[in-house]
Amino acid sequence: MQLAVFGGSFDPVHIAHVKIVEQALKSLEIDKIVVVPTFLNPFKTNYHLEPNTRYELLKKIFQKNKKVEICDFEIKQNEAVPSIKTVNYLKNLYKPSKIYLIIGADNLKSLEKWYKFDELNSLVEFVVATRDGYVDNKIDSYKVLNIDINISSSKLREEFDLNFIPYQIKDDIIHHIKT
Ligand SMILES: Nc1ncnc2c1ncn2[C@@H]1O[C@H](COP(=O)(O)OP(=O)(O)OP(=O)(O)O)[C@@H](O)[C@H]1O
Ligand SMILES: O=C(O)c1ccc[n+]([C@@H]2O[C@H](COP(=O)([O-])O)[C@@H](O)[C@H]2O)c1
Repeated sequence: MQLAVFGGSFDPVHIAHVKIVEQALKSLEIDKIVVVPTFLNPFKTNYHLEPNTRYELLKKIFQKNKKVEICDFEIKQNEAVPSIKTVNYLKNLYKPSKIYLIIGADNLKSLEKWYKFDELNSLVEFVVATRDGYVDNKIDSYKVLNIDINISSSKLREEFDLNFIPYQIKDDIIHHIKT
């Protein structure tokens, strides 16, 4: 089987994340996409929504799609988890013949600084989602998902706009903002 892995902070999850999953299912020959919310990105120092909340919101969005699995491996570690650890865990679990690892174009500039990058690079094929404001010539050497939605979780935390929140979780997000 062929697998795609899409890790992220999803703090909160927004419509560009959903489009990435949809595009991956359309354009990569995969049997399953595993979405992995971080406990904490190894390059970040804090999060906003609790890890379990971010996990539950993802589950609510994708619950009807049998090809999408939300994985709680990283949030259960209670610490920042490098992607290679997650990839190895999923490799053992599914024994896929191929693993795509999806990242946004903003991650290209620091990709080689990821933990054990060379080893990770030998285990997966990176796929890059295009992102407004992040032009990088390196993108030409990757499979690309065209996303083109100008939104980020940090912008959403600063200027809350429900238009960028997936419809399945609008009420939950309103609730989390009020509490
Ligand atoms: N609008 C977007 N277009 C393309 N890729 C995106 C977009 N938003 C997020 N991604 C990618 O999806 C993955 C998960 O993103 P993440 O949860 O960090 O959201 P974010 O919007 O980048 O958050 P933040 O603003 O806090 O960095 C990352 O690889 C990121 O590059
Ligand atoms: O493995 C690493 O060293 C590493 C360093 C930085 C980021 N990552 C992963 O990149 C993914 C995207 O992170 P983020 O915070 O931009 O959504 C997420 O799965 C992180 O764990 C992984």
